[in-house]
Amino acid sequence: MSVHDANRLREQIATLGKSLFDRGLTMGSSGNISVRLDDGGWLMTPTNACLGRLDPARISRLDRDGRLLDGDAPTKESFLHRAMYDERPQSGAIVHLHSTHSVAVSCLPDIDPCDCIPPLTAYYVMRVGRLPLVPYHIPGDPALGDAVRGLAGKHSVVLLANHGPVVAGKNLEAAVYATEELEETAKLYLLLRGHNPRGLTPEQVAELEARFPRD
Ligand SMILES: O=C(CO)COP(=O)(O)O
Ligand SMILES: [Zn+2]
Repeated sequence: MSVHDANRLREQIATLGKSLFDRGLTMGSSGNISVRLDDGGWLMTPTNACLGRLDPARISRLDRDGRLLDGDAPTKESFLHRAMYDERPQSGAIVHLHSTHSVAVSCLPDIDPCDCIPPLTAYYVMRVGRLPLVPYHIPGDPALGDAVRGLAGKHSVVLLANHGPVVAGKNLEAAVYATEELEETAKLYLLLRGHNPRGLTPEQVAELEARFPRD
C-alpha cells in the first residue's frame, strides 16, 4: 500500500469519525475505529481520542503483530479489533461505538443473547443479521478478544453487554453503514417494545439473505 493510500485511509477515519460523533452516535472519547492495511498491519484510533476531533497524522499504525509503528498509543480495545480481524479475513474495517439505543438494548435483562434484536426491517437483515451478546467485560480487557473470537467467524456484528456494538465491514464505509443501521433498528426495537410488533417472517429473512448476502 502506498503512502498516498494510507494517508487517504487516515483522512477517511477522521472524516467518518467526525460524522458519527457529530450525529451523537458516540460521546466524549468513547468508541474506536480501525482499518486493515495491505501489509497485515492496521490503522487504529488512539486511546482517549474523541472521534469528532481526530488528527489523521496521530492515528496509530500497528504492524501485523500489534506493535506500534507510528502515531499515538492505540485504543485499549486493540485486542478486541485484532481478534475480530483474525476470525474475519474478509473484513477490512471495524467500528466500535457507545451508541445510545444499542447500548440500551445491551442492558436489557430479557433479550435473547444469541439474537438481541428481531429482524424488524429488510436493511437490518441485510447489514447486521443475527446479533449475539458478548458477556460483560471491563473495557480494554484482553479477555474480551477471546470472548468475541468464538462469535466473529459467523457474525460481523456483536453487542458487548452494558457497553456497545462492535461492527466489522469489508471496508470502513460498509462498517459505518452497518453501525448506523444497527443503531436505528435498536431505536425501533425500543419504540416498539410492548406493542407486539410484526417482524419479518423466516421466509422473508431467508429471501433477503439469498438476494443480499452479507460478507
Ligand atoms: O470505547 C472505548 C473503550 O471501550 C474507548 O476506548 P479507547 O479510548 O481506548 O479507544
Ligand atoms: Zn467502548
